[in-house]
Amino acid sequence: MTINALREAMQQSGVDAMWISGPSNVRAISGFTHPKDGKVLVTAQEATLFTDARYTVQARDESRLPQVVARPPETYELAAQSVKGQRVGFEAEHLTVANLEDLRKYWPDATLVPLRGVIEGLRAVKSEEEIAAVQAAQDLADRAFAHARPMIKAGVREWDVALAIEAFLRQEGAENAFDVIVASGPRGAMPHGAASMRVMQDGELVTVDMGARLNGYHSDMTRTVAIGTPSSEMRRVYHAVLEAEEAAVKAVKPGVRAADLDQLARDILTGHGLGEAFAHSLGHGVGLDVHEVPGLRGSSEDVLKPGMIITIEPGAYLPDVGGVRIEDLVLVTEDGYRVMSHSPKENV
Ligand SMILES: CSCC[C@H](N)C(=O)N1CCC[C@H]1C(=O)O
Repeated sequence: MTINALREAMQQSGVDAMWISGPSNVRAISGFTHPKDGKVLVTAQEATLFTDARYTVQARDESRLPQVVARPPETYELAAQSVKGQRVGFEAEHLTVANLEDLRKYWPDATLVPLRGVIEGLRAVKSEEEIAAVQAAQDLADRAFAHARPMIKAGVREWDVALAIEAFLRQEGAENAFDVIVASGPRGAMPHGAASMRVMQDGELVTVDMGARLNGYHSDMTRTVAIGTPSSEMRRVYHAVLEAEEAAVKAVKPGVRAADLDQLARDILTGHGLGEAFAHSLGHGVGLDVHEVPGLRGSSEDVLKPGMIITIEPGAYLPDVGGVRIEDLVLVTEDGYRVMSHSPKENV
């Protein structure tokens, strides 16, 4: 994302300047890798990173923007001159009420305008470098999954599988993109069933949803695997989810509406009597955050564009019985798609 693209978006949003406080947005625009302690002010003439003295060297070494080193309220006082008489957009989703009160107090001559999703929209299409960064995170996640897969057997705790994945990622200089989900047997009915101390049993399906965070970029992938032979009902559910997943992946191309892709997968599951069991959206963008634009859900207005990285992750959840989710990470290309996740899908 370039500053020029942001200035164009600012113009379209009717502001002269923008105060950026969302950590991933600060990182995207500045390159600074401790963005929780950074803010960026972009005006028509300047773009400046504000951080404090703990990061003087780090900001100098990492940021492509000029820096001002200060702590609030001095930060606001130093920026006040640049925003005088300006319409200044702020990120409504990322600014606390207390911070907004501070801006009002220290920038009495600015008009503050709440904005939503301006930078997130620009971040949805990734550069070649960003695509390579997400691919590196996914390649590492594939290796971590292969390392942990043999541990998924009767008598082992979900927790130990998650631990093996996390240790593998950390050995390689990465970390979990989110708490590893290992949901076995009836816990499979919980889409966000983070690993528990439950001991996995023969005949169960186990859903593992995991990602790596490497150099700030995330990956996201889910596999559901079997221990022994699951019930014929759960195998039926598995193959229905697999059918929906593969069909949705094949339909990925520029110009497709995210909502239509969600509907396509939902229709297939509904045909198998599992429409109600698909309790979440089909997927989401992935990059500096695990969940980004575009949103692949019924209410989404997003349209797929080349350079977007999305997940396709239909699932079916049967309370007290179990669940299945299968997820691939997919790049939207000029003429279709490229699957970025390569862990095998098992024939349960
Ligand atoms: C806590 S991050 C979860 C990552 C996962 N792959 C994911 O995005 N989802 C699992 C259930 C649906 C979807 C979600 O919307 O959270």
